Amino acid sequence: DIYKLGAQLNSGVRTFPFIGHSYLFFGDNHARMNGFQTLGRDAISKENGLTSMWHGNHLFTMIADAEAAEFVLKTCLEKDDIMKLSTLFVGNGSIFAPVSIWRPRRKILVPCFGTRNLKTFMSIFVKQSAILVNRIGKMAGTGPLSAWKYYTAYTMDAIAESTLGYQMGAQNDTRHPFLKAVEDGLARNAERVCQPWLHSDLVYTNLPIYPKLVAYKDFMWDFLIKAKREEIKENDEIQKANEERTSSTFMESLITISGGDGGYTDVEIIEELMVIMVAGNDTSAVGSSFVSLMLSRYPDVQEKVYEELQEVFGDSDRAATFEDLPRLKYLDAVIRETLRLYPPVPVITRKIVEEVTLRIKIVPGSGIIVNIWALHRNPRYWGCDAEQFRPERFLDAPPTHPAAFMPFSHGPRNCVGYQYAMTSMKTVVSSLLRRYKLLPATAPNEKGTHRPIRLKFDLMMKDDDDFQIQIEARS
Ligand code: HEM
Repeated sequence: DIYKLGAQLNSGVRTFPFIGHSYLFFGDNHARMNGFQTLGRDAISKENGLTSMWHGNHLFTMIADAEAAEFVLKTCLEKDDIMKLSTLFVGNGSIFAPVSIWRPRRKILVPCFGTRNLKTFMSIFVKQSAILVNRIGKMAGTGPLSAWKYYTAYTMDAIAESTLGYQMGAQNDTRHPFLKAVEDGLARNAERVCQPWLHSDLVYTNLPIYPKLVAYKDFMWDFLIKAKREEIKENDEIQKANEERTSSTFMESLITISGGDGGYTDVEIIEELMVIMVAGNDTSAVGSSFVSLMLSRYPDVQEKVYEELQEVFGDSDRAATFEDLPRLKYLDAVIRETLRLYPPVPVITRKIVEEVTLRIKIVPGSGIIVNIWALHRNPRYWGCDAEQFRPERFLDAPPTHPAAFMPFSHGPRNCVGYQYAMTSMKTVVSSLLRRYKLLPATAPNEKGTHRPIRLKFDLMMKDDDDFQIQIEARS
């Protein structure tokens, strides 16, 4: 049945015996993103928006169609077995867990991200944004810099403080070991996921990279356990002093909502904290970095954002509030348009447990890859200017299908941190733009076009050139 499905999907991209399409993922992280793009374009070219991806002998149906993606993401909740490989690095937290574990944990995660908590996190975003603006401002007029380096330290500090109440200080020391463990660990993990010959534990545990990855995981785990102990100590002291707390970290919310002492075990709490720290750090940093790259390349768009900021803040240097953010409608459209063309999570997976029909029968034993990168560029939903950066499209009309725009995925297993991420990105980008102009790292050619962005895939999609921009002070 699997081979029949493979034939029906009728890939336009060459396969080879034994390795299937895996040769597309040979080489570096840039080659891997290229592989997903090649297959994604093939899916777009098909009338049903589907194609095959043979990963060794495992068949995935790749989807670049919103209707098919919506159906699958609402009916198939189990992640493909390939994602289990990541548990070595991030443990058994909800993001990759089987449905039986994920469902009750999701019920506890959702209220942790409620508006009340978000509002209290706003003060963290504002404080950390001011540090970023101050740091990056020192580089004004000095030539190209990596926006990524600044944003990843900002998001790490913001997520550490909102998750644990811990002042990580990554913005003062960008080589913080936790940041290195997340970055390097994710990249090594992506190498394994993309190369089927590394899937076997027997092979992988004998490679020199294995102890390194385990060391990263152990370091992160120990760090979180230590943070938890400190927190509990702090809580005891607070109880003793009979003081009332004004804000709640993710850790406190997880402990309280799961039922206090009788709720989550230590291991369960650490697993969920690990998921929040890993899922919430790089993703938002990638989002803000792509937004900055786009603004540096589209000065007209940047001016419009600046005008909107002037309308809301005038010349005052007061900090942004939670209530200001809904007024930044054009900035919202710019972020959405950036996440459309450059979704930080470009592909997601599901496992077919029971047969589903997407015009053709998708059989158990196969997997699904929703190619968000391709779906977001499918002209059927985005028109013939799908490849163009045009934020106005989000102001003119809503997307033509509820699942045509899904950087945060879709359905019951979508991103629980969606509002947290949007709030954090809007705060930091608006804080920077109020003071500084973003310029491209290199001038465009005589036709006004910039060199194409080289993408890479390390489970997230990033700019291979480290998001280079320049900064200029606004007078
Ligand atoms: C631009 C920023 C972000 C993007 C593009 C993003 C994207 C995603 C995507 C695509 C998924 C779903 C994967 C799937 O369907 O298989 C996901 C899940 C998740 N995200 Fe995000 N995310 C972002 C920010 C955040 C932040 C800031 C947090 C936490 C503070 C977070 C926490 C999570 C969690 C916990 C899940 C797992 C949800 C579940 O399985 O029920 N994300 N994210």
